[in-house]
Amino acid sequence: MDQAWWYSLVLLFFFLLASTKLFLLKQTPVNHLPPSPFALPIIGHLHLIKGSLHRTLSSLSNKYGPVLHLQFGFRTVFVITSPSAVEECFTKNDIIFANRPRLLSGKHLNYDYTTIGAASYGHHWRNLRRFTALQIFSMNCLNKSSLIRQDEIRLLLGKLFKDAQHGFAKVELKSRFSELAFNIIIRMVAGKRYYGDDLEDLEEASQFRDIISENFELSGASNPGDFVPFLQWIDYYGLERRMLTLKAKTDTFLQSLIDECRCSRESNSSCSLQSGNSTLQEETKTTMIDVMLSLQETEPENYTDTTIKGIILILLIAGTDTTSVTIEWAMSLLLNHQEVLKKAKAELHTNVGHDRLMDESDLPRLPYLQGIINETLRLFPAVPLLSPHESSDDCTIGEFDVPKGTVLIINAWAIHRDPKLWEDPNSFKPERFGEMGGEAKKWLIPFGLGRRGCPGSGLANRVVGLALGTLIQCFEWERVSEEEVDMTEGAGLSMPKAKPLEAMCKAHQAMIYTLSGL
Ligand code: HEM
Repeated sequence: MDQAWWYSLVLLFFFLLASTKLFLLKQTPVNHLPPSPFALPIIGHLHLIKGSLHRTLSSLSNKYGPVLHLQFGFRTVFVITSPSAVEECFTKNDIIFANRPRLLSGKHLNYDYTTIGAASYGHHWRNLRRFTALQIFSMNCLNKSSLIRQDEIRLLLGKLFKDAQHGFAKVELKSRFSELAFNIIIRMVAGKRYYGDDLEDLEEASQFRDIISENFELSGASNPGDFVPFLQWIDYYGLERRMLTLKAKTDTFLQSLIDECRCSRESNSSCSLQSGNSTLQEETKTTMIDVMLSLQETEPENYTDTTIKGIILILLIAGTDTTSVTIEWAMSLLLNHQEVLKKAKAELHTNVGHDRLMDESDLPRLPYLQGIINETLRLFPAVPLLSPHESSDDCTIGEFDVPKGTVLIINAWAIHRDPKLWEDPNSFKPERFGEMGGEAKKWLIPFGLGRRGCPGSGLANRVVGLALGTLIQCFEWERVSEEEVDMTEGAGLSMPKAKPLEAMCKAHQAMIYTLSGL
């Protein structure tokens, strides 16, 4: 029998299986499932997904209801756009929904589901969260690592100043923000810089950049085998083969970072730090790998090399593009709203002045700037559907039954633009956060909710705040033409702009003295 026959037979088998499952679901009275569009055998509703997922799901929710049931192949999916349902998911059902669905990328690109982002709720995940809360994201640790961020910002400002010291110059911003975000994380983790013109030819840096960009590509690729298992068995798109190759390359590279640090520790000094600024304080020289290797000495079972590699990887994947696209969206919004840019400049002028660069400790005195960040995250959340959760048991949401193993998708993008929650929801109005006080932020959920919410939100706020604040303080900004900046969303793991941002930039007269000293 030739191959085509085999495929037809397997297809027929699954067709019968899926039809029986759908038939039985309809017959079982205990299942009171949310409304659902007509489903096709085997693929369920996958054929409805065209173009942007958050927009498609938002249209389906508008048609069928704020708690929507979809079938993505064999996976039962609930899509939530109702605030009361979201509240229920992350209060009474928070532990039940604290698992992640097991996708192929979690197996091959997340150390067999053991990274903090892919692990199921349980002892190992709690331990990782405890470690990151205490050793990376605590106020004390963030204050210590602030010098790294300040140094990277100075490098960015210095480069822009070179182009724009004598008058308006056209600058491409996407790649600069991306370099900033990656260098910050990899310096905090390993004390290295891998991005920037000066590092283009460095073999180690270019190897790292290739590995990371492929990790982004494959983690974001939709894999039909995650929903229709027999496609996984035949690896129809060759995705699994690529993941396995990448897994080996990534592991070798991350292991070399650990070994290098271990070697330096053994020769009694901490891991070397490449710095753009030689005056960087001694205290920032302890990298996260250093900290994890010390913990390995006392708790070897909790801090194996694999665990350490998983932490490095997830920080790089979860904490870089999310931050840089947010800065890019915010700058795009400011270029289209010069009146907001003017107000932000005035706030910086009053609270920081022109004699020094703004730093992270100024952020609490800049509420309007915070309003701009909040409003950017509301309109363009970098992770519009949060990360999918999965139920570990049967439960209910409102009147609906949720079977164990249901994938939960929260459409934060739709909630952020719901006219019942936000006045004039599609407009960019940073002042709404001042006027509405704390109440305004209740349904601002770009970092997710509950125990699986983003642990890096504090760090992200600092990086975005520092970058935006200093860019506004130091430069005049204009669009490259009369036309508004194109705000179309592109495709990617974190919601990017379809067109990379370019702008006209000129050093602010009052900041020239400070900028020339960078
Ligand atoms: C603007 C920037 C960022 C946004 C919008 C963002 C958003 C999110 C969202 C929506 C989730 C999933 C929450 C859920 O499942 O309900 C998440 C998880 C996560 N984020 Fe962020 N994030 C940002 C920056 C960062 C940074 C800077 C780091 C660290 C360096 C980070 C580390 C993580 C990790 C480790 C997780 C997985 C948590 C878990 O599964 O337990 N994120 N983030």
